[in-house]
Amino acid sequence: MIEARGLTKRYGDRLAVDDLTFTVRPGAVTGFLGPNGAGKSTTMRMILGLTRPTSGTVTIDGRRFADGAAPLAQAGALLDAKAVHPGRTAYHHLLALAATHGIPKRRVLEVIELTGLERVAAKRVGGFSLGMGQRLGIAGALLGDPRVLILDEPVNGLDPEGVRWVRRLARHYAAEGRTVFLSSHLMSEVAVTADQVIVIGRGRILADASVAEIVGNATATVRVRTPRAAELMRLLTRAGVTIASETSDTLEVTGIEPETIAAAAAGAGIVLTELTPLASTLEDAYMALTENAVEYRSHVRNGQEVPR
Ligand SMILES: Nc1ncnc2c1ncn2[C@@H]1O[C@H](COP(=O)(O)OP(=O)(O)OP(=O)(O)O)[C@@H](O)[C@H]1O
Repeated sequence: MIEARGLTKRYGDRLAVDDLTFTVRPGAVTGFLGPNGAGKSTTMRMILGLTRPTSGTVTIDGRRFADGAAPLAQAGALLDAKAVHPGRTAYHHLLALAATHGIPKRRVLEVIELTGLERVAAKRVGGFSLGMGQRLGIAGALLGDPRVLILDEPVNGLDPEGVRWVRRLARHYAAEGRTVFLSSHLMSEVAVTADQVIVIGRGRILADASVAEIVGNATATVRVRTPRAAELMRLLTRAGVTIASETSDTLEVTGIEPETIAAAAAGAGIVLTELTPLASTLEDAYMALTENAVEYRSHVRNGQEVPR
């Protein structure tokens, strides 16, 4: 479990991370989303004790990461896949990492196999493709068989097979009851990999909820077709409701449930020829949430709207 309380990082006059309070629970994959510069990497670095918070605290399984006796068993992390000595082979890189943590050589061979690096383990890391570098970074994260896995953009540079592999790995570790926290720019990927999602924008939490809740909160658009569209539009117009009209007989209504639209139409004797809730994707929800990361209007936290 990762617990951040009032976590804040200021660089000069720039507030990179602004009073984040969240919990990443074990037994689930939690996606960490946000536009470029939102503060994801800074947050992950603070979780791992690599960046000192200006204020606030963050713990992994109840302890600050730096205080742990066996850090690689407490948490494994992929932060910057390129932070590896280019002249070393993958095997020697992992062996050196293992040696500094009292991890046996047998485990190095295990993670090489787990991450599909057998063929390139004896090659120098400097010649690695981005994807191979990512696999090596993940191998390093897995070395201590950690309870908590923190992966910053793990699918970056991976081919479709690699993307699927990361997804299976994340799901597998969560199913074992471990905590998996991964950041991504790929909403579609997070939608199929994560159970929970934390969205940040300009250092602040915009949403902290399950994937279903986040998507559900954005699925308020319903397509309505009726020969009396203008009349229905007048009936439905009220505060909090947005109605767009593409053609003279079609409305796209946001902010009212389909049942309410049907009841209003029936009450006025208006025949509907179509009433379709439009499926929303996490991508839509994310775009809506981050549209204005500064003057966002509401947060979603565990399905509830909460004030700023
Ligand atoms: N060492 C630093 N010194 C000064 N500013 C920094 C430093 N590290 C990060 N920042 C700034 O803090 C903000 C958050 O950056 P961060 O890298 O955490 O965002 P991110 O969400 O990970 O972005 P990306 O998706 O682009 O990697 C940015 O404005 C960035 O320029």
